[in-house]
Amino acid sequence: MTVLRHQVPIEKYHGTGNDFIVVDAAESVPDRPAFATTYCDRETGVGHVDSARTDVDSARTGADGVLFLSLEARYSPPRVVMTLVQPDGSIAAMCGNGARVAAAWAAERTGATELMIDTPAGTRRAMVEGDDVTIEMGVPAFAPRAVPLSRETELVEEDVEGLTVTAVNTGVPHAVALVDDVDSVTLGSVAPAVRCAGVFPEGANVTLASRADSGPPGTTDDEVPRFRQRTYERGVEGETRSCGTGAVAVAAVAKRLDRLGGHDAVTVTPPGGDLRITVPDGGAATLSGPAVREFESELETVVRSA
Ligand SMILES: N[C@H](CCC[C@H](N)C(=O)O)C(=O)O
Repeated sequence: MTVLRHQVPIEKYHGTGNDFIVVDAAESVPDRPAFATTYCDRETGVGHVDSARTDVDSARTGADGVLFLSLEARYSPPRVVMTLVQPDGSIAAMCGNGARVAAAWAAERTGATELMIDTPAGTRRAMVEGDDVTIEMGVPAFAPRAVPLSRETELVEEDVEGLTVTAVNTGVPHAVALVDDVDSVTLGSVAPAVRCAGVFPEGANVTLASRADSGPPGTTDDEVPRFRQRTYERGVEGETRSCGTGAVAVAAVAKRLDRLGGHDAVTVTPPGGDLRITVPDGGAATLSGPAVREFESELETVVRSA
């Protein structure tokens, strides 16, 4: 058995605190799950190398996942094939913040401001304006087969393991609970049972939301409804500072439950910062927010040959 060790160039990005190790898919990483589990670890994973950056989201060890990206610049607009490997080694069908990071990564390499992101959940158009990236997120789906659910009826405002949730797929499954105050819930305690509940055969991310503005929105544009968000993520098996598909899920469920006062635009604020969502009637949702490149580095990977 020959063991070859080699260094893999990586970049670290985050989207409102949802942080990712980015690897060009052309690099040889034979064991992607092991690579993700090793370097996403919050205690012993990839360290921050840019001590000059002191904002909380650029100085964190580890990551919420590894984005393996393949740029296909010959197309117009350029395309990026995105694969998210999460800290538990699972591959996620979609990642809203990850797709925004993928678009920023490709824009950096091509100068393009419009990109197509190919994900297992489908192709998503992205528009890049400086640090701000908007991604189309498809039409939120409540149908049992789409979430998916292990039953034939939709799950709307029902108790699941002690939490009243609504189930929606925004690229990945989310169980959304509208609560009075997201900080009043001990998410780490209540979420695991919901995440693994039998009604979710593929599991679910668990997202809390509470109104952040005073009372019902007014009729003027400057009173876009605002919600605070917290998400316990499947595949991370813990709370992240931001979740893009979760923010879209909050907007979709709030609209379904008629909590938007007729608005189609919503500001959703996870701990990592503001995300801007639109949920037009019957149309594709959009997710907008910053995508920040933190640093570049190299990480060792091991290639074993017989
Ligand atoms: N943990 C999610 C995938 C990542 C979603 C999140 N990071 C986002 O920005 O959408 C899942 O396994 O369904």
